[in-house]
Amino acid sequence: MLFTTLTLAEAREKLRRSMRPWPVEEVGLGEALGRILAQDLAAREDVPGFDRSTVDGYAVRAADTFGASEGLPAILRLAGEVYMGSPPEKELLPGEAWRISTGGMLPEGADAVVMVEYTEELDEETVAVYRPVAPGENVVRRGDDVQAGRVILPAGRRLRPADVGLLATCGWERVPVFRKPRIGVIGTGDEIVEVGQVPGPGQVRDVNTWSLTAAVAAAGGEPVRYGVVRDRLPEIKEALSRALEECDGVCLAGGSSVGVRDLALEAIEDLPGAEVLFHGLAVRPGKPTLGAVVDGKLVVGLPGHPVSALVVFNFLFRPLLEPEKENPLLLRARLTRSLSSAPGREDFVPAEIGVEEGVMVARPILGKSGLIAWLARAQALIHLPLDAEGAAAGEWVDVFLV
Ligand SMILES: Nc1nc2c(c(=O)[nH]1)N[C@H]1C(S)=C(S)[C@@H](COP(=O)(O)OP(=O)(O)OC[C@H]3O[C@@H](n4cnc5c(N)ncnc54)[C@H](O)[C@@H]3O)O[C@H]1N2
Ligand code: MOO
Repeated sequence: MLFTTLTLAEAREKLRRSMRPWPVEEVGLGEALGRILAQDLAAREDVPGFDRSTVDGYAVRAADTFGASEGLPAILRLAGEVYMGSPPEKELLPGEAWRISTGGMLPEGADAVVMVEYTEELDEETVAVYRPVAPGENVVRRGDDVQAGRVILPAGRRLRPADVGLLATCGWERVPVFRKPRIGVIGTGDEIVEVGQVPGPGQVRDVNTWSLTAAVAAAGGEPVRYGVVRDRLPEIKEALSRALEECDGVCLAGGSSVGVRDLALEAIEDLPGAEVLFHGLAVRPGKPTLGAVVDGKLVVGLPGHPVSALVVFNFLFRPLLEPEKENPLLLRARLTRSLSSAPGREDFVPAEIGVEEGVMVARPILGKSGLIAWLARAQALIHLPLDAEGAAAGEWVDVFLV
């Protein structure tokens, strides 16, 4: 019998607490894109390290330009020039204007920059300013971008191009990231044949080891496909032992339920150092899922039905590979038809997403969890939470893009 029924969140938490952390490595900035940060990174200095102009023009004291207009310009003394990459030689005094370029360092005493378009050099020593500027106008202050000591990127962040730029500006040439976890994928089933074969009566082609290795890769892991083993305890155990030796974690698909051929639980329990954490989730699809650790390595027994296997992978395993994905981008959409669900269980229902009368809608697609084309048609999964007793047509529901 299924002996523990946990919610998805409880199961994920249990796995997270029992697993050994993924190995960490340092990579150069050029290899950081798409990798997952292994620790919080705090800025070591202010960026920019000085007040900078955001325009080409003249550094001034804002107060000297108050009331300036086309008809009555402020007349300032052209007293200096800021050279890019160097600090100004001296302080800007009242009544002075200094030439400055975009990105140049403001001289001490200046608090704003007038755009060159609103000025005129009347002679070599005099500038007319035709518009006033407010203090701080056209300036970024020291520390406006990044403040020393602040966490600029949190552990678990999958690094995006802007993050790489942020790391660069803060001087992180090398960053600590999780090594891409190697995840072994094993299928089980006497009825399963290789993709290249023509299935005979009673046989089907292997879906799960392909869809799951793809899912591991999409989550930033390094999948290792072990193919499909027969429903024999020694074979399943041998495949598991080998995968555990060679990988950081394992997904076994099939045999997780309670039939005579469902040997996943027994095979996992028999491994030395194994601790089964749960068998049975309050989720549909995915009820028979099994979770264990073997010497701190994750072993998840996913249901054999291809839709169930992928859905559970997505919400149970993937967030452990990609912590950010624990809170994936959620959309709200209106249901186009009512859905039923049992309270005490979470449901994920494949859906197409569309727009009707300017409103985002989710059109549930009905099917069975053995039918992979069902999931392939969907753009999203509607989430019906634990306490919901279904949802009525027209109701707003949470959807996850897939
Ligand atoms: N009496 C009960 N029967 C079932 C229950 C239950 O609670 N009581 N739960 C059902 C649910 S829900 C699911 S999900 C499945 C889970 O089954 P298993 O994890 O034990 O997986 P199998 O029995 O090995 O396979 C199920 C199904 O999926 C096909 N399959 C398996 N592997 C592959 C693969 N690599 N590629 C393509 N298709 C695969 C397999 O042929 C079966 O059709 O149990 C229900 N039964
Ligand atoms: O709940 Mo099972 O995982 O649908 O088919």
